[in-house]
Amino acid sequence: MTARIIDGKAAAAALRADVASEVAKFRVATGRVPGLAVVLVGEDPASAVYVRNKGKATREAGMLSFEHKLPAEISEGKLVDLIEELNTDPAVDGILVQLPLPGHIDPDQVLLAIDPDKDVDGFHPINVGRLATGLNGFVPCTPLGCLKLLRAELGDLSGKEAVVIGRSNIVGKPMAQLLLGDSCTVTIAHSRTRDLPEVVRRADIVVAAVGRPEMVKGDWLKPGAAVIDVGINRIAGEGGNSHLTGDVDFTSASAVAGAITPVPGGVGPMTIACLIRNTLVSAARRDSFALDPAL
Ligand SMILES: NC(=O)C1=CN([C@@H]2O[C@H](COP(=O)(O)OP(=O)(O)OC[C@H]3O[C@@H](n4cnc5c(N)ncnc54)[C@H](OP(=O)(O)O)[C@@H]3O)[C@@H](O)[C@H]2O)C=CC1
Ligand SMILES: Nc1nc(=O)c2c([nH]1)NC[C@@H]1CN(c3ccc(C(=O)N[C@@H](CCC(=O)O)C(=O)O)cc3)C=[N+]21
Repeated sequence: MTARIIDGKAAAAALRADVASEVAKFRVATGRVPGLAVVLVGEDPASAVYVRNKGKATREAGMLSFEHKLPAEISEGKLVDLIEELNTDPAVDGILVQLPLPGHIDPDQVLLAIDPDKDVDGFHPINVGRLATGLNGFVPCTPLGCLKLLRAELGDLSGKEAVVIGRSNIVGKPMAQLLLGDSCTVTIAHSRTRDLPEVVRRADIVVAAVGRPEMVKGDWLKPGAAVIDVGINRIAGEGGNSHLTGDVDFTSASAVAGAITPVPGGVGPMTIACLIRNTLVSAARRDSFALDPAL
């Protein structure tokens, strides 16, 4: 079998176009423009690239992007002060603090400072709780993007065996909650899981969010499984070149899977599309504007 390639870039472009057309309607109806504030602390080059891409996508959707670049030495208190300003700024509908933060800053304290109703990353404990209890809140962008790709590929997910590899707060755990919400039977695997290949082999849906290049092999998969590769691993090559690879060994996996996301061009672009989607959702809630429920 040769797997269907799930084109995350195309799915992201379609979602971004849908967001842009709803933003245009929102602007006419409310007379205002949705805004996203992105906060970047320090000079990490990968983070700087992501922040630039997020700003570009925000503007292309017809929304305002407010970028706050802060020196790596900034104190936790000063960062929290900025967040509190953004919380009360009426032009700001969404706030994202790019992770990771420098070691002297406690990310939990920073995330707690964000107004949960502007928390478009869905990392605040209030939104984690809303997701876990089935209330309306913000869902983290990466797992939301994965869910949208899976629904588009498979239709109804009800009853499917899903294995999520990774239990981080930003990918693995919310991914498992979303799959449970769609009535999958969900297993969460992690570094202490015994015989991971055997656990993965029973899955109709595999989501790999580990951070280990090409760890998941084709012979771990049930033939026909849908494989979502969240991993973004930058591999240094010769002469200063580098390339990206996922957490799945694409060559062996695509010979067994039914469908698979590539890296790059899979989950990454959907993460950014879901971020601007969440920003529009926030603006719509704040102004009681009725959005297309399919978004
Ligand atoms: N495409 C996108 O938009 C995004 C991509 N990413 C990428 O996704 C990957 C995961 O990110 P993130 O969740 O933040 O990473 P974390 O490092 O926070 O979590 C990794 C998880 O993988 C588990 N793990 C590590 N080694 C193994 C192993 N050998 N077998 C089984 N499980 C293992 C860890 O287990 P334990 O808990 O036991 O330590 C942990 O739960 C990274 O490559 C990251 O770059 C992340 C965010 C967005
Ligand atoms: N508060 C916060 N929210 C995040 O959502 C967040 C974060 N911090 N910190 C870092 C991770 C990582 N992340 C990615 C977003 C887009 C791509 C992406 O677009 N990737 C392209 C390739 C880009 C490239 O070439 O580097 C692709 O996979 O095709 C990847 C990774 C969001 N994150």
